[in-house]
Amino acid sequence: MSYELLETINSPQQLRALERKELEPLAVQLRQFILESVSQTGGHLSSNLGTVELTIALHYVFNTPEDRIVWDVGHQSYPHKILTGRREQMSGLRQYGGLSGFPKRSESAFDAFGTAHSSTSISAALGMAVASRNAGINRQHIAVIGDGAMSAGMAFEAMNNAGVTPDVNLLVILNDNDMSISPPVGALNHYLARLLSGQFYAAAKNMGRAVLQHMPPVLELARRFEEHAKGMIMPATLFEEFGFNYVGPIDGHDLSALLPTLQNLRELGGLQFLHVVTKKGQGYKLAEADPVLYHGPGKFDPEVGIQKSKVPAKPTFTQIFGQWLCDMAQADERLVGITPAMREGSGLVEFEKRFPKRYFDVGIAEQHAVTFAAGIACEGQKPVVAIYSTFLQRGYDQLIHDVALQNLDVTFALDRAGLVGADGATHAGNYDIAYLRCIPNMVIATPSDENETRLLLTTCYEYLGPAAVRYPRGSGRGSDIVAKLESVQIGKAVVRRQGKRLALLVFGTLLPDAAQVADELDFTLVDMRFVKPLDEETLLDLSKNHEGFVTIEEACIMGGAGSAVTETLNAQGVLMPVLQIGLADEFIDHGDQGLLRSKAGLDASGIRASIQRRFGDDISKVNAA
Ligand SMILES: Cc1ncc(C[n+]2csc(CCOP(=O)(O)OP(=O)(O)O)c2C)c(N)n1
Ligand SMILES: CC(=O)[C@@H](O)[C@H](O)COP(=O)(O)O
Ligand SMILES: [Mg+2]
Repeated sequence: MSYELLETINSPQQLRALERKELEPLAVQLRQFILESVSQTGGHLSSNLGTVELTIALHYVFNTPEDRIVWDVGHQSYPHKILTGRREQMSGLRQYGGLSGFPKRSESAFDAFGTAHSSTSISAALGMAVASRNAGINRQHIAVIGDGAMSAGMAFEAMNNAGVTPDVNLLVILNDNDMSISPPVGALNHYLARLLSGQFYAAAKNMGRAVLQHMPPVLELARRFEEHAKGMIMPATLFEEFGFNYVGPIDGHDLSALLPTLQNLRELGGLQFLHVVTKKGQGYKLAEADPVLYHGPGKFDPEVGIQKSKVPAKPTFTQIFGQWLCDMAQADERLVGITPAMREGSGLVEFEKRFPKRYFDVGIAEQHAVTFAAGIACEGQKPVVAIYSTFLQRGYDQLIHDVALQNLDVTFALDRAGLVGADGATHAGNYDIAYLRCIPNMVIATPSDENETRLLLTTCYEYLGPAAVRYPRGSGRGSDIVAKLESVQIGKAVVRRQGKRLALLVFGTLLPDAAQVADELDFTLVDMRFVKPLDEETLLDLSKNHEGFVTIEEACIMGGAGSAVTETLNAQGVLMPVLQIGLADEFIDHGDQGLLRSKAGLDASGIRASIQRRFGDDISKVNAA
């Protein structure tokens, strides 16, 4: 396809100079460009195909970047990136040194707020609106939020606050495509469905008439306009109860509906809520038919779509977990599996099929997921919370206050621990060891391969208190899986190789790289298995016949597993040089996962180089270090 029109748009000013009739052809080109581009880089396809017209309309009507747009999650912001001068950089999307897959303030003045974790947009846009009001600046602040993201507590906290905040210009646009990553869950979703089906309208008609009688004249004008434009109005919705003027639902792929409605809302100012209905994957039949598969695909050929690889792939850690969960659920009927909206990503598809009554997708609600698990544990059942390391950050107080303080029996399966690759800094699971270690009662396991993951999941599941097992995104190097559900002694490390001078203490899946170095340089190699409790006995034994320790983990150095080792040695009065290898005190942007690891010095050559830098080529400086 020719992108003749699209190629003339390098900024929203140019877009705003287009004639109205040119916008539909622009939308066709933009959609095709996204499909081609994402098929070559991988990325969040379905959501972006769904926001093409909405993005064009927003930049056409509003004076961006002076008016602020906050994209919730931001995985739907590719049309925005393309229309705001980044079209030519799309070929480097999510790759090292290239464009981020999410809005990023350092990337463009049009990216008003950095997002990627869900449901922050209304809070951020409200904060901006208050700041503008206080500074006497008249501009518009727009939060574009999906129906999935809308279901999270934080969105409602923001609405609750907005409803009593006077004199702010805040427009919330609910992009309702009736999908989260998986099919949507929860009562809000049912409510939105009722709004769309008209049932709500029918039920609320009489009550709505009463509300409309009290409408200020300017809103009444807007209502008439809407009624005229779309032939419908929904009175007294939930959103109006929060103090917003609710408009919609309107077709989010119809520019003739979007443009006048947005113009009207811009004029009105104040607290406005626009409900638009879109289709995830719009315009690409395969994505429309299977928006889950096309939510965040890798590269694919748009002509044939995503194809199953003919070569059997090594199982991912996620799959190892998913299989373990089913096996354990089969063995123990007290097991309950919980996911906050990440069924596919966390490996729970099979579990849901086999154990539907024990499966809970609670929506994008990490805090709730943790406390919900705590409640289940109080009654003697055994919850397993399958959650990405980065998203457990959301449930931190709940983890301390509701689970650990009461020493409740909850197992956390922490997926995406360490560097995740293309999603970048927002999704990296680099902090879990540091944020978990300081919590009393926690057990923290760091399996080194697939079978260890299974072993340590069983071990932590059997432990009658809070426990976390962390494992990375993707596959390991392949280890034989023992089908029987076996456990190991909690807090006991395994010496994998006896060597001399230095002992490499490995926490997690960097073990094969460390093993290579240990073999080459004749060092001792230890699979520590647990960060907490730490195997003090083995550490003290090793300190007697080694000259130094090297701790290795794919997690932040500060407060990490290496810190646990140095604290223990200090407490025991053992003077021992310790080199801590892990992630430095900086955010690491997107890029290929292997490349990021090697840049961070976490592959064999990086580990060797760090050891040589610290201890010298012949390791003769060990005692002097
Ligand atoms: C706090 C948090 N939890 C989970 C996710 C993972 N996640 C990203 S997009 C998404 C679904 C969002 O659904 P919706 O807002 O409706 O947008 P859509 O994908 O339908 O465009 C989820 C669960 C996240 N980004 N942040
Ligand atoms: C935007 C978002 O948060 C998710 O779509 C995330 O990108 C999924 O990551 P995985 O691909 O690692 O499941
Ligand atoms: Mg959605």
